[in-house]
Amino acid sequence: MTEAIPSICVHGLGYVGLPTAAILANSGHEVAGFDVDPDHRRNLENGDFTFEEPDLERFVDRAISDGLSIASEPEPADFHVICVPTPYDRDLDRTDLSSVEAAGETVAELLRPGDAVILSSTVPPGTTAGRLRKIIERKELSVTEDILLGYSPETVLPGNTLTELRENDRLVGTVNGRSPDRIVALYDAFVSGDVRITDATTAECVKLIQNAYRDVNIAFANEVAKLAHEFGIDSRKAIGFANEHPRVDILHPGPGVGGHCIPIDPLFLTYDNDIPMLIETARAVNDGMAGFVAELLEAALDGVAGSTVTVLGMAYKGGVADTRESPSFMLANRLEESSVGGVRFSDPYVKAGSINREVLSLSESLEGSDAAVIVTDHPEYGALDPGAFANWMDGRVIVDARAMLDEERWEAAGFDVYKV
Ligand SMILES: NC(=O)c1ccc[n+]([C@@H]2O[C@H](COP(=O)([O-])OP(=O)(O)OC[C@H]3O[C@@H](n4cnc5c(N)ncnc54)[C@H](O)[C@@H]3O)[C@@H](O)[C@H]2O)c1
Ligand SMILES: CC(=O)N[C@@H]1[C@@H](OP(=O)(O)OP(=O)(O)OC[C@H]2O[C@@H](n3ccc(=O)[nH]c3=O)[C@H](O)[C@@H]2O)O[C@H](CO)[C@@H](O)[C@@H]1O
Repeated sequence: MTEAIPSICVHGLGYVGLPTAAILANSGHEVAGFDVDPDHRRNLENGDFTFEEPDLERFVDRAISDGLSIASEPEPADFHVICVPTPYDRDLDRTDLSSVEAAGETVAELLRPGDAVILSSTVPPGTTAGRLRKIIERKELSVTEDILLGYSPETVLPGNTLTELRENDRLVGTVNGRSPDRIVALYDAFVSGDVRITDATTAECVKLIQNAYRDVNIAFANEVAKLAHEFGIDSRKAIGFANEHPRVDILHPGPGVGGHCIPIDPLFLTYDNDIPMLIETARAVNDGMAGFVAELLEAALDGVAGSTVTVLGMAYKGGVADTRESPSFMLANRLEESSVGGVRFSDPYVKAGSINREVLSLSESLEGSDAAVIVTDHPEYGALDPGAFANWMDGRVIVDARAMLDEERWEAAGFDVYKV
């Protein structure tokens, strides 16, 4: 007897849910993708979408012709996978779980005995076993007997989503000691890494400590950069020598930490704590880097009031078009507080209209500018030409927050180069 192919309903078709739904469909499952946003659903249905993520457009196209349906209503299914947003509410100082709760309410209405629910959104530890379980059990079905409830974090790196979706190890945690075998089998269909098992709260915590770990390590590199500035030495050279030690591996300093996850997720761990925490200090160090870059600029220009500054890069990191929580805007805000004359932006990846700031070409952004700051480590910036900059710019100040430039070459062309 051949086993029936399980049906899956994915709730939330964003950066995480859409590739997840697509890869499940491409691996032979019958998948309904539901998103509460009707415009987003319509765009997906009409094939009217552009993703900045490499290959995702083609991949989703193929999934739609292979069995991924964009559902106008959520559907009953053997598996419900929840990939909805979990932003941090800075006013209330806690994670906003309203979308997880709303998706949970929807799923609870559809559940039949024997179904499984997997939360994949990043959440504070205890959410699956606590709030989500309560919602799921409202309709008289029990997580001990009837419904398999689990948590599986998503760890894909933006810019490399499709590869990491397949190749990263995956962690699956269940509630109430239930066997995760059915959930493991679902992921085994497309994951080439190991699928590891634990309880739901541990799995939630693992996701958060991975990102907090990276944040703390980047903060250490940023602290080294500030110390190196005090000592009048080159932080990158010092870090390079330090990393020759077999047990030292310091990351790269920069203008701060951006993106959808690393500046946010550590807060999910610390918000309820009164004791001083390294994780909070690291957040403050990384958020302070935009101020450090602004101070370099102020010192170089003898005050930024009235000056025109060009910010090179709007994306939060090199090689992507994602501008969420980008240090570029933290820097611009900081300069605006110091009465800068104007801040202009350019980025080879970010499309005009995709963001509520003007995106200029490189030459437009530099024309008549007093100073330029490299904020994003786009690979293209390593090949910038000082001769062209000298023609476009009025001033000769470059702050290279990502150490992209050949300092000697730029200094020979008459520029003052300041590095983080
Ligand atoms: N973006 C990443 O790289 C990444 C990586 C790992 C984990 N995460 C986590 O994954 C979760 C989703 O993040 P994302 O980047 O995909 O968010 P996103 O904003 O790109 O997409 C979320 C989608 O969910 C939809 N939605 C909201 N409420 C819904 C509901 N009740 N039912 C159905 N759809 C609903 C929204 O309309 C939106 O299209 C978050 O918890 C995030 O922290 C994100
Ligand atoms: C633990 C981990 O790896 N998690 C990843 C992370 O993805 P990400 O794209 O946000 O991660 P990064 O590439 O680290 O970038 C973050 C920011 O830090 C800056 N940076 C980086 C290195 C450095 O040495 N110096 C720096 O200054 C960089 O420029 C950028 O602004 O979160 C995703 C969602 O949870 C995860 O899924 C994904 O696995």
